[in-house]
Amino acid sequence: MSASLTLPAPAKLNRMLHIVGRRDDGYHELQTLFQIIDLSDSLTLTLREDGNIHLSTPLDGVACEDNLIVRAARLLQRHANTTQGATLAIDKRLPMGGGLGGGSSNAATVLAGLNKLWQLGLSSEALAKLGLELGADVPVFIHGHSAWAEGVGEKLTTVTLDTPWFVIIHPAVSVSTPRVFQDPELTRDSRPITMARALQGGASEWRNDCEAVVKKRYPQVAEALDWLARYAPSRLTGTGGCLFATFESEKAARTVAELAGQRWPAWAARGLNTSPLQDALGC
Ligand SMILES: C[C@@](CO)(OP(=O)(O)O)[C@H](O)COP(=O)(O)OP(=O)(O)OC[C@H]1O[C@@H](n2ccc(N)nc2=O)[C@H](O)[C@@H]1O
Ligand SMILES: Nc1ncnc2c1ncn2[C@@H]1O[C@H](COP(=O)(O)OP(=O)(O)O)[C@@H](O)[C@H]1O
Repeated sequence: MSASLTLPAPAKLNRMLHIVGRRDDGYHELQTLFQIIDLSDSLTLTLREDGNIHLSTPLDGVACEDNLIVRAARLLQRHANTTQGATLAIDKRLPMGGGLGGGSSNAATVLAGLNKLWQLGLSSEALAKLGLELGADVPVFIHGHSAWAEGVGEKLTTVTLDTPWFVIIHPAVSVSTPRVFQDPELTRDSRPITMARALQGGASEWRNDCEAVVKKRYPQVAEALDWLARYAPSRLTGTGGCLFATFESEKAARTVAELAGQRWPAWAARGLNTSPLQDALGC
């Protein structure tokens, strides 16, 4: 076993997202199609014998103790009751708080990577359950495949989706997930549909129930969405503020990403059905 692992932490898109209810604890019940894309942070995990968890690359604006990378490592260390430690380093490329799930993906990569480095032998199910304590999106990154998700996003069924090219824009605004979920005008009563129905309908029928309130409260998101929709069908991912448009060809996606890049941070990325994390771990 090598004493160091370098692993990807990919982003996700919510190809559609319906809010079908609210639980007693205030969390919202969702129906969503998650797709992982080939845009990733990169994490290097190095074994330490002294038991410390050390983050060698702090992120601007996130205290080390709050960083999901550190929290995931400490949670696993406690759960497995191990005295092993790790130095954690991240090459951060994904925008933070944009609905691409970067923080949750970082946490999932740390859980899966340290499970291997520390030779703990925990199952994916155990890691996903642990990860849910850190964020609603962690389980899908452990699962590592396109998925239909229900509950708060933790009840996952593997699906195979089309794998188009996407243009992703991050409007220059930070959208607060709690604020979106607290909004009195948020649609919370979409009629539940079956997974088969969601897949049959296809992209032309997909929508995101958060989009209307996010557009209303954050005019910068509305402006970027109107701009992007001139080129291809476009939608909000998660609670935003990132937006994505769907293209059949890489060339068209790269052309529009370059144009968008003159105004906002923007990327061209391909939709995947299996996560590069699973490929890297050899699962
Ligand atoms: C709705 C999604 C869809 O992917 O949005 P994005 O975060 O990706 O934009 C996610 O499930 C979000 O997951 P995550 O960002 O990890 O949310 P958490 O930290 O667990 O929750 C932040 C806050 O949002 C609210 N929240 C979150 C998820 C949910 N299903 N219902 C909620 O009401 C709660 O108030 C919670 O305190
Ligand atoms: N390693 C991390 N990467 C990104 N964000 C992190 C991390 N650790 C903590 N956070 C916090 O979590 C918030 C949500 O991050 P992220 O998962 O990237 O966005 P979203 O949930 O909108 O997809 C950030 O705004 C940041 O304050």
